[in-house]
Amino acid sequence: MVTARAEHEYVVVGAGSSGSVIVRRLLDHGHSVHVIEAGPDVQGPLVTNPASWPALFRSEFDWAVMTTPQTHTNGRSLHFPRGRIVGGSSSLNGMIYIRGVRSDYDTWAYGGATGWDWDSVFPYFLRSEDYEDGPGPWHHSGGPLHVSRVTDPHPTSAAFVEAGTSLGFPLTDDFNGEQPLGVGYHQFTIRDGKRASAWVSFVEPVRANPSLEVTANAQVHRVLFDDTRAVGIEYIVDGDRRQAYASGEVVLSAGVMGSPKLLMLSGIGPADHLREVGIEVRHDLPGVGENLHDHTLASNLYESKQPMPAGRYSSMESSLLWKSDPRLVAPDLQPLFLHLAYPADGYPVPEHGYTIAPGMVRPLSRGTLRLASADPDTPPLVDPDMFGEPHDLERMVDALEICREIGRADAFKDWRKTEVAPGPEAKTRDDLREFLRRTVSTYHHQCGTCRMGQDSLSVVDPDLRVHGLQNLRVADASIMPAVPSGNTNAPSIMIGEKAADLILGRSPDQVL
Ligand SMILES: Cc1cc2nc3c(=O)[nH]c(=O)nc-3n(C[C@H](O)[C@H](O)[C@H](O)COP(=O)(O)OP(=O)(O)OC[C@H]3O[C@@H](n4cnc5c(N)ncnc54)[C@H](O)[C@@H]3O)c2cc1C
Repeated sequence: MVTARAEHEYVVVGAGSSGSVIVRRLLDHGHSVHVIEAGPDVQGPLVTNPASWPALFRSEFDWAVMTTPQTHTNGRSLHFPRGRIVGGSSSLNGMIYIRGVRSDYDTWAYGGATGWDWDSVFPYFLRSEDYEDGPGPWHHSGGPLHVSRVTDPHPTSAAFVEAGTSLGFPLTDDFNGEQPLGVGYHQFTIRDGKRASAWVSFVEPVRANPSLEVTANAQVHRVLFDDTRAVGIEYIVDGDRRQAYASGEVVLSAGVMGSPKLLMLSGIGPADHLREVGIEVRHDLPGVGENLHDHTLASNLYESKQPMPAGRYSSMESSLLWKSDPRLVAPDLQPLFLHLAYPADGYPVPEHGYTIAPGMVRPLSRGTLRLASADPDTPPLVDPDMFGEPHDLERMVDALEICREIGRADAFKDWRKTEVAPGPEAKTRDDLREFLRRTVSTYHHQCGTCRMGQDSLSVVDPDLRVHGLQNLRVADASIMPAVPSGNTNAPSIMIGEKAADLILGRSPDQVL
């Protein structure tokens, strides 16, 4: 039994996309919050400049997770960047703002996540938003999160859009609007030319609130319990072991890797696995660490005839959201254009280059996250089982074929010198399969390791409470039952918004 003075009503672990929103909303409603973040409380040009995101990979702000060797990608271990800084992965990401489509969320609800259907979550997306063109049926203004549009595209991003339409793909003027399918320009979480991370957008403006305590550079090691009731957490800062207690609740927003790891370090997870690594079982919850999945990305890389001018945004201004089969209810492909050379393993990187990156957004493969040891400093064993389902490789081949078709279009004639990867010698679907196994990487949208639902393999209920325990919720990308059809920052922010209302006991008609 743990007894101690609670210094705050809420303890939030992780100041990332979801955690930052929860902190802000709890403060807005007059509560006291202690947020504890493993990374530093800094900004600086590398983080704030939208164009410098590639330089953040493997930097001090990246957990630089490496997967286990992947059976279906030629035994390669893949680098999964994850933010280790206030703002979490929203301080490292490509800043694309896209919510996904109605059926993504209706499917969550259909599978047991009651209250997370599109009509229920859409108001939470809106509540966050400060759209630069003002409110409309699909957008909102006045929220903390600035959402901007591409008004001055890079010439090669424009070539991508022109190439797509010349091939018959429809033009969409808003991936978050009525008709999201087709080729078009993204919206960005960028304000006044600077990255608008969740931390900068939601927490910085209320930093002076005396009810807020921020502890950075502090790694949480476990949740503390009084029987089955969470009462606080234990963390390490400057080499010191400390505790933070909550009179209300403990909220884990440590992300798709951090939250399941923390649950398991606290004795909550698959009992056999916990015993295997020498952790005393507090609560047998077999779904913790299951259901790890991700979007996949590769690089159809071109050398440019001419130097690439600098761009104004994050170098990923346009994409194509598409279905590999018109009978699908939602898009499964998202080829992405980058006006930079995105490396493909084993291929040269041209000095002047651009990339049409095949992206696949409806994976069937599912993997796991497990502990390598009971030591909190040991990285977890992350196995997404990429291409474990052959369907995913086939859809990536479909996406790559589309990318190459776009790359050959006349719209690129002033830019295209040579196709570097996979290169002209790759002709058949077999050649493309082989290329993808050798080079595929992550689209950075891992999720699902603390899946929300009501079945015995789910980890949290639709109110985000960990099954079988009290005063403990998980709120971040780990609770997604299935990854949405687009990038995952806006959905993670939406999860933060809805989590806050669930904690506050606010009814759905009070959202906006
Ligand atoms: C390189 C990259 C590019 C991306 N590009 C885009 C994009 O353009 N658009 C988009 O929509 N999405 C993008 N994403 C995905 C998106 O950013 C993430 O899905 C989203 O940020 C996840 O939010 P989260 O709250 O679940 O976790 P995070 O934002 O990762 O937050 C988790 C936080 O918890 C902290 N933490 C973890 N463990 C502990 C611990 N033990 N103690 C204390 N703190 C801990 C971490 O340091 C981190 O700050 C990208 C992601 C990456 C990595």
